[in-house]
Amino acid sequence: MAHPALQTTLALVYPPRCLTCGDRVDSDFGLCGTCWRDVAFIGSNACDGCGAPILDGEDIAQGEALRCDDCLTIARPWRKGRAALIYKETGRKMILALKHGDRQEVVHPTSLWMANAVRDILEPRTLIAPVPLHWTRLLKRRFNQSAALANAMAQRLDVPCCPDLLQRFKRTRSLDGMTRDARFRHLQDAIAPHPKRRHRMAGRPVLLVDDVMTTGATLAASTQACYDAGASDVCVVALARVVKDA
Ligand SMILES: O=C(O)c1cc(=O)[nH]c(=O)n1[C@@H]1O[C@H](COP(=O)(O)O)[C@@H](O)[C@H]1O
Repeated sequence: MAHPALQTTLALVYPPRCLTCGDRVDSDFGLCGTCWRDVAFIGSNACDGCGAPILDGEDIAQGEALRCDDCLTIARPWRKGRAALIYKETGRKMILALKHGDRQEVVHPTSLWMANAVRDILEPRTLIAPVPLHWTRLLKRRFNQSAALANAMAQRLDVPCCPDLLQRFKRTRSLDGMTRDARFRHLQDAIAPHPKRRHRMAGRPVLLVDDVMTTGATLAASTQACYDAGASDVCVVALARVVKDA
């Protein structure tokens, strides 16, 4: 850690700034009051399958667990899913800054929010892994944002992480603007276990990490790859869940 005098000088020259709007804040990796108020955290009244908040009139219970309309319509291959935020306002800006602006400091607070979201579904011996990017996308972006989130979350939870557990070997174009069916078609056979890593998940629970969940097609293809390699159980977490009319 830097000497206190050096820290003070650095803070004077480079005062901490809000991660989203750049206003002055009290400490590093923080948000200003206005941006903080606009973070759409998901509370406990959430779907057990994808983490979406349960809206009024939608709370259809299946046994003990709540499932949103989407999860009642689309069969989810994973056991449980969580999301920390709704994909809007400050959360959306943070994800776009991380993904397209190389603002890796966003990982610091968001990995804590994700770690808190999954504490109730973590099984003993869980291995954390990100959804993979195709190598061409990785070259262009220089890092996998979901791997950065997975690594930081794993550290916070003191759980092992395998950043290259899965491979995306089909070059898929951006999912932006695609319909639900097109996304599922597009992701079919696109993701597989890394041949040198599949032993790590045999007989073991896996927690898959993505930055955003829209339809769940990417997480479903990744889940299937884990089961193909013998994972005993798969749960998923996204930093943000896209919610209709949010
Ligand atoms: O990388 C993408 O394809 C992508 C583009 C985009 O504009 N928005 C977006 O969410 N994605 C990715 O699409 C995935 C979520 O979409 P679904 O598979 O439909 O849930 C995540 O892996 C996102 O990183």
